[in-house]
Amino acid sequence: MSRFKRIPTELAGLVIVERTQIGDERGFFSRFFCQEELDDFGSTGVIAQINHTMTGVRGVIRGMHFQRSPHDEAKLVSCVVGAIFDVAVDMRPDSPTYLKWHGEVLSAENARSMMVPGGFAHGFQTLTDNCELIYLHDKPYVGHAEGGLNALDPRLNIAWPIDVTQMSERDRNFAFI
Ligand SMILES: Cc1cn([C@H]2C[C@H](O)[C@@H](COP(=O)(O)OP(=O)(O)O[C@H]3O[C@H](C)C(=O)[C@H](O)[C@H]3O)O2)c(=O)[nH]c1=O
Repeated sequence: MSRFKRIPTELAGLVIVERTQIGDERGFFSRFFCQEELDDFGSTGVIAQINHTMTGVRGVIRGMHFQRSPHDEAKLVSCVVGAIFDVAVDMRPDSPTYLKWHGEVLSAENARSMMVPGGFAHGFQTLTDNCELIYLHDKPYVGHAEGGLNALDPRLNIAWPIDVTQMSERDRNFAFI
């Protein structure tokens, strides 16, 4: 029995992964990651780094971040507490969906993750207070290779679902395209 349901999106390579929860009277058991089943996880297929973030307030935007090649990592993004509107922007210059974005609600309740390949910028808006995210990366963090798009750039026209409450100074200062 597959422990994951894969839901393709309109951006080639960007996939939603829904975890199967095996429930009983105590609660549920779910497999969070499986190299065998998610064998196309990024170019390297391995987990190089796992990150955990907490964002306290509803309406916060983090992103849109990416790492430049050759550090352009794939990341499996999961919201394990609360709910977020998760967004990836296609930055592959030859892609027919270049600069197009896909948004998806990820939550502890819907057990959905977003598999973001290299070549995409990623960000999210919190829909609840106290959102916690777990990221699985197939390449390590390389600070000097980091770049960003402005989450409020009219060229991207991302339809953030609620009023923005907070952004880091760095995120606010990313240049428009
Ligand atoms: C990404 C990263 C950051 N850091 C350090 C750098 C800063 O001193 C501190 C906070 O970093 P930042 O403000 O970039 O954190 P976020 O805004 O949550 O960034 C993340 O959020 C967006 C939505 C993402 O998709 C990326 O996973 C990541 O860029 O952690 C590390 O030490 N390791 C890391 O892998």
